[in-house]
Amino acid sequence: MAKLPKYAIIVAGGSGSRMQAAIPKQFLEVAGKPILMHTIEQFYKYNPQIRIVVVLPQQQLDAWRKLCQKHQFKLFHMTVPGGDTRFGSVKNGLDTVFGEALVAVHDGVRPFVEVKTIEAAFEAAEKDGSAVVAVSPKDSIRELTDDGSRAVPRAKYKLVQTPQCFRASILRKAYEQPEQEHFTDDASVVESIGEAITLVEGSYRNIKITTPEDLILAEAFAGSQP
Ligand SMILES: Nc1ccn([C@@H]2O[C@H](COP(=O)(O)OP(=O)(O)OP(=O)(O)O)[C@@H](O)[C@H]2O)c(=O)n1
Ligand SMILES: C[C@](O)(CO)[C@H](O)COP(=O)(O)O
Repeated sequence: MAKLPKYAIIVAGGSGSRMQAAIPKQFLEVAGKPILMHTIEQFYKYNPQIRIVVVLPQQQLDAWRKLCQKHQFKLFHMTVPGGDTRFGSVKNGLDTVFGEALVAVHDGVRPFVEVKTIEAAFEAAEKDGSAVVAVSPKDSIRELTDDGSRAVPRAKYKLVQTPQCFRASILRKAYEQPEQEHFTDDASVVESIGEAITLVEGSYRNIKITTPEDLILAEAFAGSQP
């Protein structure tokens, strides 16, 4: 059977409100380069032929073009304006995918994703139709209840990361439905149309840069080998 084309939809359409920086967090520099450039580089390292679609806030498209000039960033990618939510941004990215394909959706602010993780996700999605990267929690977990909280068995939980990889036909069908409040990632959207989710082992380095202290971790990771 012919190999399906591979896409990476890198969602970077958010404003980074929790980071409280003057510019969107995906443009902040780590090791002298915008976070988003590190992320794009990882997908190129995985496969230089992959079709990369970067979703950005409409009002930041020009700023990104200027950053690419400033940093002489030449890796080819398509840019698409984002939506009001991550769901809307993924949907816009998905509009650029034609026919059957394997599509990885990845947060632009997860620059330390390892090539072997991307590889494992695409391989599992090719076989099962879906592949979602996750790690085991290291802390104990408590569930909030009406009268306080209670311990839950940690071994029953996984912390979900990206990439989240799917056959394009599955992802398209899932994203045709209206957005719901509990959709926090692509797996929750795909699962809601009755599709099974295959989990793939992730990495503790694959952090989502969200709040200011994550930048300290990011500089440390950037200066060390996995
Ligand atoms: N409308 C949106 C919202 C989020 N994202 C992207 O989804 C990823 C994960 O979202 P999050 O970390 O929440 O980013 P922000 O929405 O930018 O941050 P915050 O919630 O703190 O405002 C990020 O790469 C972000 O740019 C997006 O593409 N479009
Ligand atoms: C997609 C995600 O990164 C998986 O862990 C996460 O759900 C994004 O959440 P956010 O609230 O949009 O940062």
